[in-house]
Amino acid sequence: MESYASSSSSDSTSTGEMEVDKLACNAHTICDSELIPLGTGLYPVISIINHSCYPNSVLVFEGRMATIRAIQQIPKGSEVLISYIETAGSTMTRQKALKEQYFFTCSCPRCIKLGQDDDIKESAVLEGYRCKNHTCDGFLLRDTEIKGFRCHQCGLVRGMEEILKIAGEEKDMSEKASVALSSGYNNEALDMYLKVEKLQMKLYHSSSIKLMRTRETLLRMLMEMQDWKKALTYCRLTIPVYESK
Ligand SMILES: C[S@@+](CC[C@H](N)C(=O)[O-])C[C@H]1O[C@@H](n2cnc3c(N)ncnc32)[C@H](O)[C@@H]1O
Repeated sequence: MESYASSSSSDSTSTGEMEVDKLACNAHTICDSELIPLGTGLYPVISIINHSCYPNSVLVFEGRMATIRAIQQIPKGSEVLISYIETAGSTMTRQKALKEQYFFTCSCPRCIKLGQDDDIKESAVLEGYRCKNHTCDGFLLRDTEIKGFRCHQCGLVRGMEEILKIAGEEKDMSEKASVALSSGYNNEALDMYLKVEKLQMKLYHSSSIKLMRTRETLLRMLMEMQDWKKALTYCRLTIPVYESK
């Protein structure tokens, strides 16, 4: 907590706000085995572990019991590091989340690549648009001269108007699907999420986070409906996105 106190306290911050902030930056989200958040917990031993966007360990929960598991060989004397946030995000998104909740600027090996070619590619794939040519796996980069986007791979231009039209349809359908799901209209929600997936496949790269989230929702719904065959298809579609991180 030393690091928190020196990096975020200011004269204008009230004691109450500081206590809430201290709690937020030392607390961890408790998730179930499907990574659904259940609540927030404060674990004094786990609170001493620092963050990296390239973690060598993960925090897992069995009920309320928190365990740290190594995900690679950790050489003797090396620091155990976990990720405080969702690692499937662009460097800008991760840094924003860390700044807002944990009050620091991450300088892990992944974050120091900000603005480099690899990082631009990763961000464009995770959060950007796909090439209009469906046989091309390229990602789009903003081209201010043409007021649109250009594929880094084949050079094909994709206009802003077309992107905004599909993005609007996708937003509307996502909202309706979410309402249907939370109201218990599971069959209607499934149809709507399948439409969301179709729109997202037109809009985003195959490894995009939004598409992956939709597929995770579809996977959960299909498992609940015990449609194991289709669930397996979605399982196979989401795993490669995690493997590429
Ligand atoms: C849960 S505490 C971790 C332990 C803390 N370093 C300590 O000494 O008590 C979270 C706080 O540690 C600091 N921290 C964690 N990981 C960091 C990192 N990679 N770079 C800079 N500060 C970090 C931040 O101030 C963050 O709010």
